Amino acid sequence: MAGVDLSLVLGRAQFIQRVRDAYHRDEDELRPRRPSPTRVPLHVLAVTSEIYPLVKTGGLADVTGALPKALSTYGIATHTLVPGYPSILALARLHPPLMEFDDLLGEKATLRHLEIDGLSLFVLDAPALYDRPGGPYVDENGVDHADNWKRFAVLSLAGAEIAAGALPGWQPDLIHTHDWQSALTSVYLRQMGSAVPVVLTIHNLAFQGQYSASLLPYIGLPPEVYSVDQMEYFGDISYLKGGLVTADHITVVSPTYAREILSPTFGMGLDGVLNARMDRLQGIVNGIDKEIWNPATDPYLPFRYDAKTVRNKKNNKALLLERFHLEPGDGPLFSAVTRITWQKGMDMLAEVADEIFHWGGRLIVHGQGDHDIEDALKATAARFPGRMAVSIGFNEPTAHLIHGGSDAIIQPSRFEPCGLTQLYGLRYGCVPVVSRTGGLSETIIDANDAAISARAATGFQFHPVRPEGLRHAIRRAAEAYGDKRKWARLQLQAMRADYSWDRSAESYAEVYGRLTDARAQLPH
Ligand SMILES: Nc1ncnc2c1ncn2[C@@H]1O[C@H](COP(=O)(O)OP(=O)(O)O[C@H]2O[C@H](CO)[C@@H](O)[C@H](O)[C@H]2O)[C@@H](O)[C@H]1O
Repeated sequence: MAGVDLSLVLGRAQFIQRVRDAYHRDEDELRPRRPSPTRVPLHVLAVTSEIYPLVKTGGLADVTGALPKALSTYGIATHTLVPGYPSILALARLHPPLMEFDDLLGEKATLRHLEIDGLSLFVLDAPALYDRPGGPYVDENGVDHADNWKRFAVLSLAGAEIAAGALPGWQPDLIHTHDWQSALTSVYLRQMGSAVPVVLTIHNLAFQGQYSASLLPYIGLPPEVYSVDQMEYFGDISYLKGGLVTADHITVVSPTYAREILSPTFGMGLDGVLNARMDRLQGIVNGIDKEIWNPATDPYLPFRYDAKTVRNKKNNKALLLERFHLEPGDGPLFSAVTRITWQKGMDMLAEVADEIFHWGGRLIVHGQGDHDIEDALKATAARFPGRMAVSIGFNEPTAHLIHGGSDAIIQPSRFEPCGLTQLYGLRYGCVPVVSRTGGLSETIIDANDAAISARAATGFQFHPVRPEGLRHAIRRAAEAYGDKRKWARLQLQAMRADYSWDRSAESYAEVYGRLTDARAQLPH
């Protein structure tokens, strides 16, 4: 069989079988695709603390904002329950209430409906909990809201009550919760005796919602849940653990991270629980919203481009350098758009940034987070005036412009469940320089000799994740930038990589289909 790639043939056959099993249909009947012939359309209630474009502090919002649109192709109708933060209330209060909750852990709340940008939202209007200045989790001074334990327990309880039938005329077939902030939904549901299937997606295991067990009576849960096989976590309770032990299926945002978190190094104290639930654990890599992140139509880019007109990027680059008061030059412009934290390896970047300037490059860091690391970055910038800029803050248009004008995007994370910035980098022809961990390791193809000659390389990876590794990766990228043809090819290959939601949404649809079919087959 000369010339035939057997692995491809086998891969496709397995793929078709997998889809057949999931959909119980013949291959030629698969379009339009549906998660399950028995329950179409499937009604899903997603519960989340963030959603783009209304409230975003990071990648969670991007995913919860994009996934419902991608899933609609599969006949899945998602309604998303979100807290009534000020930015959301301003719009939601224009609509009449759907229902009233008299007592959510002692709070009254109104449920409102809002359609925006193709999303259908249920807004939990509970002013005492959510209508306040600051962000979703912190006040104006960056300090955690003291009642976060209650704010997100109430959100989860509202989700559980809706799932159990509180909203007249609408009930979901399945619940999808995200991270610790909505993880209690399945705990409440199981306490109510409801068997509605629940999928929990972990975007970042580092955030767990760990609180004193003395709060249990205040969040309406019985003392029995304080046990090792339920919510007990190192003498406290963990909302995330509660979700992990009660959800029917657990997804994390890349297959590599799904493997990594089974080890004590990445398991953040939950590796035991995750190992115990390994049969329910699955990694599904994130996609990106190709309409919002599209350099050919991006309203935040003064100069738009696609793979054929990528030379226009240099005009954005010139503007960026000017805006950040950096000197023009022939070298590469590296950037980082990120939470400035130890997880994201920004302390390492502060340490080795001089390597960039050694090669005539420039560096822009835009983000916010840990004040000590912010200070370290600012101190490095002060040593290299005109060559490095640090902008502290969170600004969506700036993030787009940085991707539109930079040559390379740096993401030296110590752990990274999936990572989206590198995917935006690919799409914007901004070659990613990343550590080999989690989702970064499977979304970027390192520019080693084999990948270059196969015309497959899309970026630079380094491992182990240490400052010397990052320094070496910067050197490799800067050298490649010096070879204009090689760089142009890398850029094009990056831009051709497909990280749309299509493939990943299909995996979620499969999970939903499997769980709802299994439930439909239970005796009533
Ligand atoms: N200062 C700033 N200004 C404007 N925009 C900024 C910004 N700082 C960050 N962003 C934006 O926030 C998002 C960050 O998403 P990431 O996935 O890279 O990391 P995050 O740790 O938030 O997400 C977690 O959840 C996501 C989603 O599952 C996982 O991909 C990831 O690995 C996990 O850690 C991107 O859209 C980025 O552009």
